[in-house]
Amino acid sequence: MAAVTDDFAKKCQVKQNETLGRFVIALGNIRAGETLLLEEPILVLPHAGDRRCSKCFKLTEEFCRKCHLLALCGDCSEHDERDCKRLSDLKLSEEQVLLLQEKKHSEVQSALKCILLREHLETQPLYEEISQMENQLTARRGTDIWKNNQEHAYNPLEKSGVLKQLNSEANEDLVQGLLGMLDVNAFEIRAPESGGSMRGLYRRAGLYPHSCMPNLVTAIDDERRIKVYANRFIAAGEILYNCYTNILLGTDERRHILKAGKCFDCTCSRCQDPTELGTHMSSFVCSNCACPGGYIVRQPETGTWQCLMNPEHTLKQEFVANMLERAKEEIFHARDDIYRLELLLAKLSRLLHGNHYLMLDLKQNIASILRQILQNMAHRPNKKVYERKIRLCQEILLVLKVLAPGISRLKAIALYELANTQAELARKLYSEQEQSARDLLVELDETEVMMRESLRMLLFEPLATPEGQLSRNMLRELKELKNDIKLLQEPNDDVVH
Ligand SMILES: C[S@@+](CC[C@H](N)C(=O)[O-])C[C@H]1O[C@@H](n2cnc3c(N)ncnc32)[C@H](O)[C@@H]1O
Repeated sequence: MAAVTDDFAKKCQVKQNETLGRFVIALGNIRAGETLLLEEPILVLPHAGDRRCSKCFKLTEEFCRKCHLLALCGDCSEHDERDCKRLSDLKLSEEQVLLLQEKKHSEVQSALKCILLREHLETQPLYEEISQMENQLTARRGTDIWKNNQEHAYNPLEKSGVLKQLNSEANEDLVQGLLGMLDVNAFEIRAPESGGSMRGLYRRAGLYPHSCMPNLVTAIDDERRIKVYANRFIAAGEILYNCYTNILLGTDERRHILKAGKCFDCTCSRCQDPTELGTHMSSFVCSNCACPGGYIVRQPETGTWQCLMNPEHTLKQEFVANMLERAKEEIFHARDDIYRLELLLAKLSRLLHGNHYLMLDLKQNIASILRQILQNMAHRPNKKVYERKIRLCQEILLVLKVLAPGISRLKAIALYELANTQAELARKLYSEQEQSARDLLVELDETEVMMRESLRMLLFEPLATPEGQLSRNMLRELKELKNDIKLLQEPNDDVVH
């Protein structure tokens, strides 16, 4: 059963208006880092197209041998007893079972799990709550996703007779509404296999509206518990915003994801600003302008791509779309190949602003390959490798400082990467006698400041997350760093005095 901390009731108030539907405001002032909500999921479900064990959530093609309808892997012997009994009591024929078990009808599982909440006294209040969640039924009607859900969830449930057996009043809108509610409200959570993901539905966490400049951070731990905390000071009465997309995407991409998945147009300050708060994350270089600042941006009111220096210099939307598509394809093909990625970065820098989201994507890819090279001492990386990674981390951080001015996981990790690489380089140069003890001390002092700043942000993350673990490792690294600094200070004091 979903457990909710009292914090939500004490610190948040649910309101409603025409634009946002239900939303949440701060009841009183909230400190940066303060927890607003800790809750367990009501439901954990696979993404559409996947089938996962109802007990351990591993991918599986097997079903429970008793109820025959809910997935259960070979390693698990039972799932929710009440659901199993309710479905077993339907006494389904082999034909009904085979239809509902078809691989392509994977969304049957998610729809059934929502419908089953209504079947037990203890979970009926949860069913009432999920029925009130936004499902965007009108906006989704007739869309491809609607047709897909019709074919792979509603039709098999209806044709098999199971839908009416469970709820005589159930119809197309009920099934579509439940699946829409999941798309609009569920959070992406880590799946048991490395790199995999699935969906978690929470009672309260989905109530926070979206902004591309949020004042909240959400973190989901290995137990799938969600923690929501403030990323900055929030004054009483302010709307509490979560971010439903990746902040390192350009405005068109973020808005497209929000429109397609959550059916609304974001009107936040970043979406309204063609320069994206001066970061230029979607800007093109104006080839007609020799002057610096000759960047072509998309004007939100007209949708036209115009140069900031000379509005007569424009790009056609079709050219922009094609160019970005081609660049994405090239990035995809260059993945894991650092030379191709570097070449592509140089080539695209003639067309795109250095902070364009595709350039940042390339920079992140390159930095991640450099991290692997630096971790493997057998590669004997030279000074240039360290310097390149430092430069890339600095460039990424500059953008993150604007987009996520408060507590931010992404910023903390980029800062850690920068600090770590800078310290490693300083140590290498010192051991190769290219740098004095005094220079090493200056570098390590600077590294300590960055590490502390990164740690201050990561300590708000739940322990049972990769970031929470990183913060614990950082505590150890910081201790070692302080020891090194202390050791260096002793002989240095002699030199100084
Ligand atoms: C996860 S739900 C949030 C809770 C929802 N408002 C409710 O009443 O249940 C997401 C939905 O809230 C609305 N919403 C959230 N943020 C919004 C925003 N910035 N602008 C407009 N609508 C927003 C949209 O209808 C969206 O589909």
